[in-house]
Amino acid sequence: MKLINTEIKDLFILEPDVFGDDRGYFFESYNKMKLDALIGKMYHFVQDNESKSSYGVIRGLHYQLAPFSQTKLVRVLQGKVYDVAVDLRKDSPTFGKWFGVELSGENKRQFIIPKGFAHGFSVLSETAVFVYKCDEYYHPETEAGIAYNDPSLNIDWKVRDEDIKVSPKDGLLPRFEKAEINF
Ligand SMILES: Cc1cn([C@H]2C[C@H](O)[C@@H](COP(=O)(O)OP(=O)(O)O[C@H]3O[C@H](C)C(=O)[C@H](O)[C@H]3O)O2)c(=O)[nH]c1=O
Repeated sequence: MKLINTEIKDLFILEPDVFGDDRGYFFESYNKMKLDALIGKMYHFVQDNESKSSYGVIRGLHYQLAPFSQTKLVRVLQGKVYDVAVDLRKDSPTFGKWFGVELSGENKRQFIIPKGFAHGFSVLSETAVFVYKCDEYYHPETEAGIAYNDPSLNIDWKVRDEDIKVSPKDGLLPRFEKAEINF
């Protein structure tokens, strides 16, 4: 597995070793020992999630507040998404900066998003099945978020505006300047 640094400290892309043959392919989608050694941290993932969305859907920008903030290890089983993390760490030199990466069933790339980031993705294919590990359980009482279209973030979701679909809940998320930030 290869670790790819991004322009934001502690935000990494992972490229697994894929073994292809005339039957198809095999790869280790998660190996605790290898991941912990590669990043130099001990992760304790406790919950796996899966969602399926159609083209133009944006889920996010979401995060859980302390004491249940989550690290997420995300990937796409089928289809293609543009996955975005926003740095909400108040002491970070990249506070308020976002980074996006294309994740797909084809590239099999994974994205590890530490606590202190808001997370979301847009669907670029007809449908996309998105799966991810979290190192804290779901605690809806600590759920928080930021409007996907906040002009101060100016995120390019790679989807035509007229095609964007969000949940009613996400349509009501606050702007970045009003977001509750406590990790
Ligand atoms: C997140 C979550 C949700 N739910 C229930 C609550 C709702 O009844 C239903 C759909 O939840 P929601 O609309 O919040 O799902 P997403 O919009 O995909 O939320 C996720 O979207 C972005 C991409 C994230 O990074 C977060 O992991 C998460 O917030 O699943 C659960 O039962 N457990 C959970 O862990």
